[in-house]
Amino acid sequence: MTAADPVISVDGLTKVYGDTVAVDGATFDVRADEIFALLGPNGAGKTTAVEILECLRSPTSGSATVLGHDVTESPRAIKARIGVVPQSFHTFDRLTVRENVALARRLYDDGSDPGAVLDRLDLTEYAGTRFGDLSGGYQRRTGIAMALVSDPDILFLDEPTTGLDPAAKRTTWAQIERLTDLGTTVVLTTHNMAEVEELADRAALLVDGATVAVDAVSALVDQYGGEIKLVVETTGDDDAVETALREAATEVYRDDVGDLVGLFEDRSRAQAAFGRLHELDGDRSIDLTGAGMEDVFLRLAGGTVDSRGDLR
Ligand SMILES: Nc1ncnc2c1ncn2[C@@H]1O[C@H](COP(=O)(O)OP(=O)(O)OP(=O)(O)O)[C@@H](O)[C@H]1O
Repeated sequence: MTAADPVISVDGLTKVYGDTVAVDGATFDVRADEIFALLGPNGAGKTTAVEILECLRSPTSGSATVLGHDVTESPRAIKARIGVVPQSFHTFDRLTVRENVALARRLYDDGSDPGAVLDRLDLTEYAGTRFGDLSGGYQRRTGIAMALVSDPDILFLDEPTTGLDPAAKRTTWAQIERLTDLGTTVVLTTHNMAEVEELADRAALLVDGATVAVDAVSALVDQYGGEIKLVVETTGDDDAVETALREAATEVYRDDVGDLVGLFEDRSRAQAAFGRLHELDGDRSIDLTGAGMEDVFLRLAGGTVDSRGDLR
């Protein structure tokens, strides 16, 4: 393996359970040190695909390599170098955070000092607290600490912030982001499109077991997100603004409060128009509302997902 090789390579991966094709020819690569999101509505095959990469299930056909090792041929080599935090993570309630992390450390020949890992995740203050007495956010963080103490090259996180309050979500995102700076590749499964936009470098969208799109998040939004809107506050003297907007936008209209709205097919044209309008009249409020991953999901999966991952 060279540094440029993907750390995970999935090609035509298929998993069949009886009559159910859970994964159907999924194909994607994960690059070193990136945050990669595996997306899809409930039942799309995310968990099955990830469990194959974690060597917990065997594929029916196709191939998957992790850190250069084939999942069916070298599961032990793979398991020694990955960390896994399941969504339903739980550990010993009556042991403290430090004791749980130390216990995880003893399962591996190599790894980090548990105290250093607690420090890295801002858990030192809670080192002496029993796991069962922690909030959901700190329990999840303990799970990440237990997975990191073996110094994995790849960390798999299954819905890392589901059920957390907004503040705990933000803290968890910041900590996940820091992991890649220290050379850990992160693979996360999530239903939360804000999480993907905030965290992920690239993403694959699975629908009915197949990958319908794999790319950088910004590229997915540009390609499938649809139109970008510029909303310009009405001040009564709007002629010059309207003319400038009409020159650049594909469509211009007034919304229900009378503000001028320009629709753009691509971000760079919208940004250029945004700059011109500001020069024209610096006092108006001008909002650029971009398309997002919700729009990508809507376009490619045929609906949006609710917080539980059901397609609506
Ligand atoms: N052990 C199993 N036996 C039979 N069918 C299974 C098994 N595990 C998963 N499936 C089926 O395979 C399909 C894909 O399931 P999977 O859990 O991988 O999807 P998912 O995208 O992770 O969904 P979720 O977001 O709900 O976790 C579903 O139809 C599911 O019912």
